[in-house]
Amino acid sequence: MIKVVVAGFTGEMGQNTVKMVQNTSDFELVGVFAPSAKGKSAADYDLPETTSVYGELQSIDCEADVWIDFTLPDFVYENVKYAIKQGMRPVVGTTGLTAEQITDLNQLIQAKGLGGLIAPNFGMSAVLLMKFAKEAAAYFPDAEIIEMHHPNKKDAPSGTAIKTAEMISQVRHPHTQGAEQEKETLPGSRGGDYEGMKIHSVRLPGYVAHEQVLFGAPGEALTIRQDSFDRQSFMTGVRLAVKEVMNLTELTVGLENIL
Ligand SMILES: NC(=O)C1=CN([C@@H]2O[C@H](COP(=O)(O)OP(=O)(O)OC[C@H]3O[C@@H](n4cnc5c(N)ncnc54)[C@H](OP(=O)(O)O)[C@@H]3O)[C@@H](O)[C@H]2O)C=CC1
Ligand SMILES: O=C(O)C1=N[C@H](C(=O)O)C[C@H](O)C1
Repeated sequence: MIKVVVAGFTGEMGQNTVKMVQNTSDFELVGVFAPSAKGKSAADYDLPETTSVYGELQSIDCEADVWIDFTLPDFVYENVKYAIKQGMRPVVGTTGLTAEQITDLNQLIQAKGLGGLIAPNFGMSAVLLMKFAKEAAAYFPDAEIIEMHHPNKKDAPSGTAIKTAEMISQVRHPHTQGAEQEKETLPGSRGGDYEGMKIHSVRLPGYVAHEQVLFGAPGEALTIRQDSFDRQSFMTGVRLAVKEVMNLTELTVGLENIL
């Protein structure tokens, strides 16, 4: 049995994750955490009595193997640091960790003899999109990224869009796209800039999580697109990560590294 704590269990991803853990025969949900759960009990959330409900990070005292984090960019670092200190292996889907924070967490993980996994996207279609985009960028160095999400998303651009830009940047020379004297008459209209590559964020009702990478070259174009129509699309990856993190000996970034 792998004992699991779900942080952010009241959120969209947290709710799906709780169900996935409960429906996986070799996982046990030993704890859940969200600030709005302060003072509440397992019965308030239709959870079994054996699941401890926490509303404060510092009060989490259950013994667990894995900490799954789907919280918010501002809190993920402190959460994961606390979990590692308690001896848990983090599986992190929350966006927003900086490179310095990842380095810190990796040092902590190795000092404790643990492993961990951070994945900007647990969906197979997104993992493949990033892989194909990196391959295409060797031949089509001019690209723009458009990510489209539900209107409740708190961060922009998405973690997946940043990771896609990073992967494309590994195979192309940094260069600015568009005219040299380009002037925005409406600020922001050219999107965010990642080493000269533009990233555009769309937030619309009806959307869940989607990304398109547009490549252009003289006389031709290539578009790569992925769609997560339902958050269920992330759960196969999260389940796999919980199993595989038990064998990792460092903080690995990217689901592709355990597939
Ligand atoms: N890697 C991947 O594949 C995916 C990653 N994500 C990422 O996961 C994260 C969560 O997304 P989503 O579920 O849609 O977000 P929601 O806004 O639906 O949920 C956020 C959760 O975080 C909790 N929370 C709020 N404040 C704190 C705090 N101080 N400490 C700990 N937890 C807190 C909320 O609890 P409360 O009830 O108390 O407010 C809630 O449970 C985002 O960063 C998103 O980008 C999303 C989808 C897929
Ligand atoms: O907030 C979301 O919904 C998602 N967040 C992740 C991201 O920022 O890339 C993954 C996916 O896009 C869904």
